[in-house]
Amino acid sequence: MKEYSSATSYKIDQPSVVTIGTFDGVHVGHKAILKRLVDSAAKEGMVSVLLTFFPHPRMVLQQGSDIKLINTISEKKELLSRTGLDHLVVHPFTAEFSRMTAVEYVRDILVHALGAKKVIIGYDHRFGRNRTASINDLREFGSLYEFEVEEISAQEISEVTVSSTKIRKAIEEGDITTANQYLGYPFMLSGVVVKGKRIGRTIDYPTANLLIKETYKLIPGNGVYIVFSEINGSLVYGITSIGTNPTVGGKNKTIETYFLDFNEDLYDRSLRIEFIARIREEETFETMADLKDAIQKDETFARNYLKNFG
Ligand SMILES: Cc1cc2nc3c(=O)[nH]c(=O)nc-3n(C[C@H](O)[C@H](O)[C@H](O)COP(=O)(O)O)c2cc1C
Ligand SMILES: Nc1ncnc2c1ncn2[C@@H]1O[C@H](COP(=O)(O)OP(=O)(O)O)[C@@H](O)[C@H]1O
Repeated sequence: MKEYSSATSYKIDQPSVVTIGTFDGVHVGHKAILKRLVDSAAKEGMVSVLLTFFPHPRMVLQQGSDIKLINTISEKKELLSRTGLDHLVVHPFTAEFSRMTAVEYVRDILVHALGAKKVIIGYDHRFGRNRTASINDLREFGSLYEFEVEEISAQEISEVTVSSTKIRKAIEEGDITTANQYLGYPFMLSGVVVKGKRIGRTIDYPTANLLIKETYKLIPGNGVYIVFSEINGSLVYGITSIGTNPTVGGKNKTIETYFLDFNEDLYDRSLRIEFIARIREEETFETMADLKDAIQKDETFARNYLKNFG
């Protein structure tokens, strides 16, 4: 899969099948649509193109919008690269871009820049300034500019929407099992390991504190989870605490992972943790000894879980 940072930097002079959308989560429902795109392109001897926008239109159009997404843009790129898609165009969504009329958008972006000969699109897709144009308008533009429009049914769109809603809700509630089932892969957090309060090591549970720079990334609800990471090419399991660490008087939400059977400096390293299951809620303990006992129990729980399901 090749990536382009705007429609104008896409310079492939070949007829294409194009799909447009956010595809947040790249979940099972999205994959069915992407398979259709890729299969259709292969059948017609064309290239497959996904046109997506970044930042998310709502981040740009609704000032102060607190939209949270299942994937960061780089996670999405990686997930999409596994689908067989030929070209991913991440077009910058700006206030100026949002003011393009429907005809300008279709002519300049879809037809001239991307070479669309076929557009596969949801029955309810809307586009152009103030989202005034519909799939019927797109069909009319199609006869003018010689591309075909293939509609994704209401049922398929509703499956996609239901999945996205369920995944978001499940992640917020810490229900990783449900989220992973709809995603078709383990939910992940990616960031850099930063210094914390250095308390972890004093109770023999050093924790790598993950800083996620993308403030729009959806973070699972507070609690303790079983996770895994790839560190130096090896699979390492861990237990992650997400929360404010009330026992040590913390205020900010942190994401801290103790890796099992591991002892290495991780500061400043890029790290991705992938979620397997939830163990428990975050609690406030009376003493550090009680906290340490609880973490020991979490560790035992995780080791048993991994022995049975790993
Ligand atoms: C598996 C695990 C479970 C944890 N559970 C809780 C908890 O329930 N309540 C809490 O206040 N802190 C909990 N903590 C967080 C500790 O308070 C925190 O890791 C410790 O303060 C170390 O912080 P530091 O990395 O800044 O040194 C947990 C940490 C781990 C690794
Ligand atoms: N098994 C391990 N799991 C997590 N971090 C570890 C482990 N072993 C060593 N470390 C290192 O210890 C650091 C965490 O120690 P800790 O005392 O919790 O300090 P901090 O408060 O700065 O996170 C990690 O960032 C990592 O560099």
